[in-house]
Amino acid sequence: MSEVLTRLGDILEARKGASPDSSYVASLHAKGLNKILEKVGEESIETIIAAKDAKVSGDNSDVIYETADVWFHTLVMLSHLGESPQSVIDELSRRFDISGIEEKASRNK
Ligand SMILES: N=c1c2ncn([C@@H]3O[C@H](COP(=O)(O)OP(=O)(O)OP(=O)(O)O)[C@@H](O)[C@H]3O)c2ncn1[C@@H]1O[C@H](COP(=O)(O)O)[C@@H](O)[C@H]1O
Repeated sequence: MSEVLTRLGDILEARKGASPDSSYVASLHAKGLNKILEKVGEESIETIIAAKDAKVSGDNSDVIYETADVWFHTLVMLSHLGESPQSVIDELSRRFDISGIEEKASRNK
């Protein structure tokens, strides 16, 4: 999985220098952070709706498609801010063996 994210991160980085006319990612970078965040929000809402629909229909194909759109646009956001997917992979790795309940309790002490 992380190989795909790493490859995608490299593509997103390379697209910073591409023409907005030929690259969707370059067009997002050119429009700026607010447009990228708008897409993250839009795709997140579409994912929530697809999950609700999937619960009723039993068909997960749309929610998988929409989740990929959210992941993709959050990676564009991170790239715009100078971060790579590896930063998120490292953070998730760091959390292995840390119970979410214990972590939350330690924050409230
Ligand atoms: N994974 C993706 C990917 N996922 C989704 N999308 C695009 O994200 C957009 C979001 O869908 P919408 O229906 O919301 O798009 P829209 O209605 O045109 O958007 P708005 O005009 O409303 O902003 C679509 O244009 C999708 O094609 C992606 N575009 C690119 N990639 C990857 O990024 C690489 C670089 O892409 P380019 O920069 O276009 O070369 C590609 O090779 C892929 O690996």
